[in-house]
Amino acid sequence: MTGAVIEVRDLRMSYGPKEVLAGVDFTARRGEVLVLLGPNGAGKSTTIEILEGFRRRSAGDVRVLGVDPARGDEPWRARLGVVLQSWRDHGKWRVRELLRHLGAYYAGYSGDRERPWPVDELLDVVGLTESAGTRIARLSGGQRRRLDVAIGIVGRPELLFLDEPTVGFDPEARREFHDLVHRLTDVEETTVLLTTHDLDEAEKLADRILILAGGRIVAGGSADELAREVAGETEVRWTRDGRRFVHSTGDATAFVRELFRQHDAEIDDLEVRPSSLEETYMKLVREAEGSAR
Ligand SMILES: Nc1ncnc2c1ncn2[C@@H]1O[C@H](COP(=O)(O)OP(=O)(O)OP(=O)(O)O)[C@@H](O)[C@H]1O
Repeated sequence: MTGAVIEVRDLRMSYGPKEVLAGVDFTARRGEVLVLLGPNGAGKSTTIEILEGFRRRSAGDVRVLGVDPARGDEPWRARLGVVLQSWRDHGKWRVRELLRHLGAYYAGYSGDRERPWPVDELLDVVGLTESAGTRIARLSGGQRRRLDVAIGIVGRPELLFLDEPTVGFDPEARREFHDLVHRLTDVEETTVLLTTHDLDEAEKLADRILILAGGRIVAGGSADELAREVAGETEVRWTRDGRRFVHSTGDATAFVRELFRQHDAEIDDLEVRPSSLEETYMKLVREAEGSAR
């Protein structure tokens, strides 16, 4: 294996007779943001739980920070951060107290980065400075989710797992969260694996998007690469005589050449864009689900 942060080869998982993962392969490099997309029940949480060491796989080779998660020890676990889908505990604790308490767990595991994250700095990073003294039960949904993220990163993880992190965020909180992820990867060189159902979020955050469907990763790459891989139609938009036109074509170059041959100087506001991530995603998932049947 190559020293990547995550390496997954032929990962398989069955619950009883039901096979959920049927040979999943992917890797993640240091500082990369990978977004795992897939329909409900595709096995995203199962995959993440196996990588976190919370669930035993049926078969396949998995290394996370060079270690088989099924045998991960405490020093290994201290290098990971986990943000679960939702978390409803410790209502009576105050925000700063809880982070200080949980952070103490990491104190013996500094390694090449100092652990834990100093609490006041962490509160600032996640935008909770003003709520530091608030009881957790009193936080709004968005603040609560920021606290979940703070709990996930208090140990300054090398690898962070985020399962649907922005559910319930308003647009501003979402943008701040995206800035935070960029800061973690740029400044801390944290590798991030996250799941979401929000394609716009996937497009904004991901260095690479992995699409899990029919038990396998059916495509991986940036949003543009995925669109090219699917060889979808390209959308060409333009205006002529003040009127707006849209045309979908498999060969945009030939179409635009012909457009200019016919109308040349009358063409204005020309835009050529590959199919959207949503169109690409829907097509890949439909194909995978069709062939899995
Ligand atoms: N402990 C379990 N026992 C039996 N079946 C399970 C168990 N956990 C998950 N499954 C099944 O495995 C499949 C994959 O579930 P998983 O939660 O991994 O999917 P997901 O892609 O994360 O879905 P979602 O987008 O809805 O969160 C589902 O059909 C689910 O019902």
